[in-house]
Amino acid sequence: MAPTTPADLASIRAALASLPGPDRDAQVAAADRNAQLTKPPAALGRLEELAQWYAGWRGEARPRLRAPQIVVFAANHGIAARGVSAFPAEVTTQMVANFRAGGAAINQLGRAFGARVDVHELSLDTPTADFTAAPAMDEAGFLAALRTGWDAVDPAADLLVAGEMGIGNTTAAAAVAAGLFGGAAEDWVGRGTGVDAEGLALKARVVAEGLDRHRDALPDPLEVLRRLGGRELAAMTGAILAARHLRVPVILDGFICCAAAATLDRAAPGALDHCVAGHLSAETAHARLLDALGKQPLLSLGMRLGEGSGAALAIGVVKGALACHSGMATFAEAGVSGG
Ligand SMILES: Cc1cc2ncn([C@H]3O[C@H](COP(=O)(O)O)[C@@H](O)[C@H]3O)c2cc1C
Ligand SMILES: O=C(O)c1cccnc1
Repeated sequence: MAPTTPADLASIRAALASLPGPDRDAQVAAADRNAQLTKPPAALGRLEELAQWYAGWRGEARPRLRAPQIVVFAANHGIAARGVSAFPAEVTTQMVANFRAGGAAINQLGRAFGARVDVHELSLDTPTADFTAAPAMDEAGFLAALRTGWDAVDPAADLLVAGEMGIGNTTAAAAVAAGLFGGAAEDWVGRGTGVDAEGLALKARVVAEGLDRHRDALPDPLEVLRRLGGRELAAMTGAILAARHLRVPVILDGFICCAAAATLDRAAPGALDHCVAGHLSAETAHARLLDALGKQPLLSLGMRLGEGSGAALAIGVVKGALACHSGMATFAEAGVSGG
């Protein structure tokens, strides 16, 4: 049965305190099967651990991927008015229309890998507050965004990608990452859509101001997300937490998705055990963030788009891993001599 949508922030915290683990029997059975497949031991490299990880979360020794889901959340940011992006804020709404018309990169990748793409817009006409002046969201708005994300996950999905669109959100993600993991603002900002050196310095100043303003709240990861994040980040966080309760494995996307996910890891260590890192973004701080999360990216293609695009490509890798794991013959079945 699908877990009920958290009614309040206390229920979100309760959901974090009661995380289900993987099915150990399925994991053992999958490892046993992996050892019998017609290949030299470990010859499929990371595909082998990927298949066993997936088997554990799905509770099936020989799983197939049938219903991958991509959810894209869109929102606007108060800090966009500070000039932290190379693009104007109206691009967020324009790109939502593009997603709906099927014209964005994520639409093509979803189609290429057989995943449905769902788009959720979060109060686009009302940007969050500028976090250098106030918390980005009040508690009600934060909860609403978390719940939108939670409800967006189809309980019948068997793999989830959470993506985003929100001009200015690499700055919000940098502020969240800095708030969660510490370090200087400069360590966490990057070029985003392509700001110049001056833009990069401005981003660092904005993040530093935000950290200063909300310093007292930084010990609480959910408060970091509420005060410094954005609605699409909170929605991704809610979706990734719901996926855990539904035992739907998740492929994490780039810097913004990982900053949202990191909130869960900081609030409850191990909260991202049902997630793999789909790719390494060219947004420079993504490597630092993946390191902090202890995740190795599956792909590294110089992408810095967001929308869930890097993770969507990695659906192909998971599909390949499961096709081999569940479809290959064993040595005994194929009559192949073992080493
Ligand atoms: C046309 C276009 C399509 C996009 N798709 C994703 N993003 C990405 O860029 C934004 C973050 O970068 P920044 O913090 O510099 O604004 C997000 O909306 C992100 O998803 C896009 C950006 C643009 C311009
Ligand atoms: O890594 C990302 O997710 C990213 C990087 C730049 C712009 N938008 C997204």
